[in-house]
Amino acid sequence: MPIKIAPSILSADFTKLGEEVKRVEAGGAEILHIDVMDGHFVPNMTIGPPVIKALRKVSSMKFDVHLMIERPELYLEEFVNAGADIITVHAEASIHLHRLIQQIKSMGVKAGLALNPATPIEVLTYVLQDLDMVLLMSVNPGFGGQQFIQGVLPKIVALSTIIAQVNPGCLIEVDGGINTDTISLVSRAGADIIVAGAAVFTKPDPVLAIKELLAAAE
Ligand SMILES: O=C(CO)[C@H](O)[C@H](O)COP(=O)(O)O
Repeated sequence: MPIKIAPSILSADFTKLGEEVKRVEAGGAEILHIDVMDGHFVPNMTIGPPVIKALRKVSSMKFDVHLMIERPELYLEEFVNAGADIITVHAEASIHLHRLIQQIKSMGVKAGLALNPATPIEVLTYVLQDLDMVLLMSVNPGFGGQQFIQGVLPKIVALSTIIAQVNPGCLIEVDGGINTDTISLVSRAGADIIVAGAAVFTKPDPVLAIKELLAAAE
């Protein structure tokens, strides 16, 4: 599968969010990355189900909802009802990961598991076969526009080897610090979906920015 860019609305202009989303969709983006932060799991707060529900009315992109929240199990149904297609929870946010992943899948959406930069991939050992996606953070979560952490590259390589053996359908998404310099590193390491926030939405032409990222990835 050719790599895909998932624009992250974290860096979009929130005063005209609907237009920003429609613009990248018209430009060919298929996946929209939506960062949900609760001020507890990460030191920042963003948006929740009502905003996702509003965006669902103006977009048919796949909504890739990244929950950077504590107790995600309490809110899954709300995010599904709001229009999420993929729900990604953090391995560090739950002591009942297996149950949480089954809960997501039972609601008819795809299940992703996110790992912070310092979290080893061994945490995936007994759940990888159940996942549709693993999200490897390449910054410490909480903010857009941070610098890419190079140390995540061997982690992507190692995970792609394991995925090929255990669950070849499972996608690797990489998130944080992606720009035209770092994207080729991540793509060569084995990422399938690459999240880009600042590198898309702070540019004068976000659609052109996505095209430039894709070109740089090759
Ligand atoms: O999850 C995130 C932050 O926690 C964002 O999706 C990520 O940081 C993307 O932003 P940028 O591309 O600007 O680094």
